[in-house]
Amino acid sequence: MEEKHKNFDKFKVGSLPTLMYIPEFIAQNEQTILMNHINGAPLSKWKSLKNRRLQNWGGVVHEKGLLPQELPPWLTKVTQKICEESGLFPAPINHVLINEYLPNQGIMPHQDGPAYFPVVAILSLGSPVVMDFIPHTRFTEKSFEEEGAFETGRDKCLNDRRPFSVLLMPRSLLIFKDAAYSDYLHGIKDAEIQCFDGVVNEVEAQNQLELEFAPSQELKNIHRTANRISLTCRLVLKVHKNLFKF
Ligand SMILES: O=C(O)CCC(=O)C(=O)O
Ligand SMILES: [Fe+2]
Repeated sequence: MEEKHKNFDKFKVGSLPTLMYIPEFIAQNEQTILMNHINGAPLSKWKSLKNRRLQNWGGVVHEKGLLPQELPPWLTKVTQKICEESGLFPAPINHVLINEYLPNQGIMPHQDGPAYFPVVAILSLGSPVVMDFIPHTRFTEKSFEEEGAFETGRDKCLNDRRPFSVLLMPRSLLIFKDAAYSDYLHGIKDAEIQCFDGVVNEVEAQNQLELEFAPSQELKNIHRTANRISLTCRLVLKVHKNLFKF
């Protein structure tokens, strides 16, 4: 476990110690297989929201825990790889949310629910996008001034919380945990053209970007010409074996 964890240390990006970006985590053919399974699911498996649609795998997440449903083998193949290679999950991943976004769709800044173990692994397929991390208002200077909470030490630590963005290329894995999970909201803009200038993983994403997407170099923009599909893989520690325990 210890050694595996160290393997992912080299993928840390940005100034937070708890954000990792792994380029090309899966191969092209694995992406195709996953896409085929996702697109081959019955229409009733999709839940349509105003700005995206999603498939829920692994069961229903309640405030008090998970009412589990076994993950299909095509998903455990990837969740097991994430668990093994990251060494960051204390038990097998048991919940996967699949989001599909059209080129002009995104997701509002939000924090993931309290039922999950605070490590998120997001596998991206299809079109690249930029994900923004925005510090919680309790970490912005304004709210501190209002609260009169400027103290040395504590103040310094909390003011390190600055907004940042990550470019999520297809087949990449993003992992965030601890402070990146609890002190920030994450979201994706509803825009077909997104600027990746200054993203924390510009270097790590560059190779693939140039090879596959030839972005406009001066503006550092990506054009989302295809849909994006993401697999948000998480662990709910509290699992209800029995429906009647609720
Ligand atoms: O699509 C993504 O990359 C993010 C999804 C997300 O944040 C979520 O499902 O909670
Ligand atoms: Fe989320």
